[in-house]
Amino acid sequence: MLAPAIETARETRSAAPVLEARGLTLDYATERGPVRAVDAVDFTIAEGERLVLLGPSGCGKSSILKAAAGFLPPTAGTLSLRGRPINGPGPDRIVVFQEFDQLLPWKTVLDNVAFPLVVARRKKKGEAREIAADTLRRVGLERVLNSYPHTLSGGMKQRAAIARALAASPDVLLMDEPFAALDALTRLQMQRDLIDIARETGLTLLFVTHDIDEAVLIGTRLHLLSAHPGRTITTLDASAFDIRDLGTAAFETVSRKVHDTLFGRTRAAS
Ligand SMILES: Nc1ncnc2c1ncn2[C@@H]1O[C@H](COP(=O)(O)OP(=O)(O)OP(=O)(O)O)[C@@H](O)[C@H]1O
Repeated sequence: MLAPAIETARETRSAAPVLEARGLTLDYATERGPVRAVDAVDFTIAEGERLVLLGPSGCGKSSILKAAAGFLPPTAGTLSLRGRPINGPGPDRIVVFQEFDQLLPWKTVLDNVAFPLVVARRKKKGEAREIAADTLRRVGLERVLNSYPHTLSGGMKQRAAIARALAASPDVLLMDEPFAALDALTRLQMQRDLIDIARETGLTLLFVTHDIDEAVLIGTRLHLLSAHPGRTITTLDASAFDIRDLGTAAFETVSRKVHDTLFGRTRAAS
């Protein structure tokens, strides 16, 4: 049984779903035949929710994100955005990865953020640059608008990548371990900032991590997956936990119980 604190649901399901997976099954074609990455997974993300996919290495978290981005079609089941099946990439979904090289090296930070607004959102250059500058200010990068990516720290590059995604106002932001390559202090700061920005803007987020503490911090809900091939174990409400709860007894209890749920199942499945 999980602690009551994480089971007590702040019901957000009344809002229309932004992203919905029903019986989502994902395979990769390999020389030896299909490899099943994810098996009949169900989840729903409502407007303004932050759903974290959490599970052991190889359980298919990144594959679900790839499918949501439109790069991996379902073998069975459906994955839909605002009720329409996803059948390719689109500007309504933006992905932020863990790699620091997501920015175009020949463009300034400002132009990196403005460029997709011109190309994908058909904004005029001046307006795109205004939106870009505003968003970069929001993530604390006002001092490096005219710098080139190679002059930034890893954390600043991730902030710029997040700003680029936010500026495009996607229906859902897709993040694949975006802070995994950062040092612990920068990571904590970025987690704090992401939560603040999400609250301010009502961001809808699908976030992948294998870090339990990060999942409890970032997620309003956690979707726990079994070991390969990933199947839904359970979905937990984590909206009661905040960055201020980090290190408290309640937080530790929940983290431990999430760990036991994941690894108990992993051992049972193998
Ligand atoms: N291009 C591919 N071709 C064949 N199999 C793949 C491919 N990409 C991933 N897989 C397999 O699909 C399964 C799920 O991989 P995925 O990367 O989605 O897992 P993950 O949960 O994100 O793992 P991690 O936490 O280690 O990043 C794994 O067994 C993996 O080996």
